[in-house]
Amino acid sequence: MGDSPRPLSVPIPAVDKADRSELLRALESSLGSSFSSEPLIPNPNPLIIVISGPSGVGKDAVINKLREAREGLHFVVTATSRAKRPGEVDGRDYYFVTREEFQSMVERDELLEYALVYGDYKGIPKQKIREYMGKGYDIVLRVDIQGAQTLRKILGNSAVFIFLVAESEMAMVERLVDRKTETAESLLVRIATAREEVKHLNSFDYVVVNAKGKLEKAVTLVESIIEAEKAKVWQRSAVI
Ligand SMILES: Nc1ncnc2c1ncn2[C@@H]1O[C@H](COP(=O)(O)OP(=O)(O)OP(=O)(O)O)[C@@H](O)[C@H]1O
Repeated sequence: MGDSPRPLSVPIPAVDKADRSELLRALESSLGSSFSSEPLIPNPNPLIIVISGPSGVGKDAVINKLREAREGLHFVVTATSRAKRPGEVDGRDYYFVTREEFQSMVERDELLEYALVYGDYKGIPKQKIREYMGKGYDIVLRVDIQGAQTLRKILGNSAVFIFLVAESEMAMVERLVDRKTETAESLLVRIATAREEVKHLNSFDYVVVNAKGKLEKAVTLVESIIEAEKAKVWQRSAVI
């Protein structure tokens, strides 16, 4: 019953003969309303993407490539009390602050989460996240596993969590050794920690293998995850 067509108010011209706009007008008139050019679905919500993984797995390498590959992303700069490594730039790689400055940020509730990692403080400033989400940017957070666990508690399913792994334990250790940024002691701590950390995989949404020489592949997969998340009917909706 309800499926019967409405009575035609304007005859619909033959599709192969009619001029396009004439045809559209006739269709609109028959349907009783004009066709809207407004988007059929609203813009997807800004996404918070948490990229984590054991030390040396290639988080920075993946994020640096992602920066080149994709627009509309805001990469949150972590504040840290650790010393700058050669080549690192304040405000780009980290905000390098003193322990006292870090403490004041904690007291002023300026950090989304913070932790003591390998003897140094690391924390995520909230202000820029709010600012960029307001402008419609997707937010990329780079955190260690401890940070990801805390963020999961704070953000729940409102953010997407990606776990980056090397193809094998040997590959991960080699990468860390070849980077030449660690002392023998800190290498030992990082490797022992990494062994434990792989066990936390279950609390993540996606896992991406960053295999030796296959950085591009890992980055492409991260981009695909972002695309898929943007196409979800039920969007995640994060509030910072
Ligand atoms: N797919 C890859 N193939 C080969 N080398 C890689 C790959 N990904 C990263 N690397 C190299 O491995 C080393 C460690 O990577 P990176 O510094 O990005 O790790 P990280 O996860 O950010 O480490 P940390 O948590 O200790 O800061 C770097 O020298 C980087 O260039």
